[in-house]
Amino acid sequence: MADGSGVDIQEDVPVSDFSKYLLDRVRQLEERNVRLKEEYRKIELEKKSVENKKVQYERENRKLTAELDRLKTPPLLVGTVVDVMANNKLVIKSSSGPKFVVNSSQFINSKDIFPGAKVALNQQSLAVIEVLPPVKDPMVLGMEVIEAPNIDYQNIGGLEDQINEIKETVELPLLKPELFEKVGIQPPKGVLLYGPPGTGKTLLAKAVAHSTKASFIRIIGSELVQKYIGEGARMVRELFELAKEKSPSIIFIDEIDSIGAKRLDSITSGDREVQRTLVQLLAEMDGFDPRGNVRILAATNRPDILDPALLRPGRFDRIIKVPMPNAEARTEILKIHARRMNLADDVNLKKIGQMTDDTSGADLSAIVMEAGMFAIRGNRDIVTNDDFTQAMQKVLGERNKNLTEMNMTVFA
Ligand SMILES: Nc1ncnc2c1ncn2[C@@H]1O[C@H](COP(=O)(O)OP(=O)(O)OP(=O)(O)O)[C@@H](O)[C@H]1O
Repeated sequence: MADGSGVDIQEDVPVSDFSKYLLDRVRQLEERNVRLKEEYRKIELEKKSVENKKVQYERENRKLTAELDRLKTPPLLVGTVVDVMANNKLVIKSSSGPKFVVNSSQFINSKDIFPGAKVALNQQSLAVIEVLPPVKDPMVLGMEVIEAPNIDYQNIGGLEDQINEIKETVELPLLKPELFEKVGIQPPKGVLLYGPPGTGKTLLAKAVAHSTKASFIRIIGSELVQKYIGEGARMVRELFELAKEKSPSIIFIDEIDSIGAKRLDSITSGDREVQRTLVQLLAEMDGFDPRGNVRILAATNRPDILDPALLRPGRFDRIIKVPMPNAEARTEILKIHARRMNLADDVNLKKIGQMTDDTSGADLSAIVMEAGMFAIRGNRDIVTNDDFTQAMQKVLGERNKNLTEMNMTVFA
């Protein structure tokens, strides 16, 4: 007879065998219990997996429905915010030209709306539906971005004092911010490098980016206002955003005098554009945390024409002079650029360094390169003193037209 558990009950068994029978029966029931538990566990697992799938399909369904709705909506117009007014009202410049006062959706975060922001507008009401992401392609923005450039301090001739100052003002706050915290001082916000063209200002900025493993982001002041007319302020904003995204990073604003010259009263539209760009730069610097991991460097050949607002504390408050190299530095620069060259015995870089008064690092580097070219033209892999003499004449031109005579004296 069956008892519903799947186990047969044996009747008419002798009493002596009864306990054995009961033990067997208990064992059978225990085994069955284990099997049922295992089945229960499997079914529970299956249930969970089905529930997960259900959630997944529901999510997919929501996504597809939203995508369908999005595709069904009419296209939006692109505009630029010109001014932000009260009560969610904005002045917008549409891409076709005219300006409009429009409403903005209450779901848009007011922080995302500022003059210059690109927005999508409803075709009929021109209400702002969404804020478009900023264009962050550095190429589009005309920025040079190098992740940890491969220039180190060893590539810089002379400039020991400048390197030390850069280490203290730019490198230390990036590598050991806690030092400033402990002492209770703010690191300088911005560092301005000034000096004649080709003296190594960009090299210094690249070298500090290298030593801190930071991204190097370079933007050229004159391009900001000439190449991207009307976009200067937006570019400055996006430069700082990009720097935050790529942090640790070094922002290097070359030719800052193009946007940071003293503000004059003459107001042409070009001046206004430059002023807007400068105002944006000042605003970015003011809102910038000097203890963060973005450092700002700028360079100019004309510190005398800079707007004093730029040099106020909390802006470019550390100024480093990068002078023309002296004879010793010139020799070092020549050695750096000629270190992979096969030099003939008659080449004396120290003497070349001494005779190239008033010559920048860039010109010295060009002299070395030209000397190499003269050797190549002469079908040689050894660079001679004569190659250097010709290279100096070529690079330094008229200024040193009597170099050959001097050379005869110096190398005699
Ligand atoms: N001190 C230096 N040591 C080694 N090379 C140098 C030095 N100064 C300049 N050079 C050489 O000159 C080139 C140009 O230098 P760099 O771009 O740093 O000058 P800069 O001061 O930024 O010039 P600019 O004001 O024109 O932007 C460098 O790539 C390097 O080859």
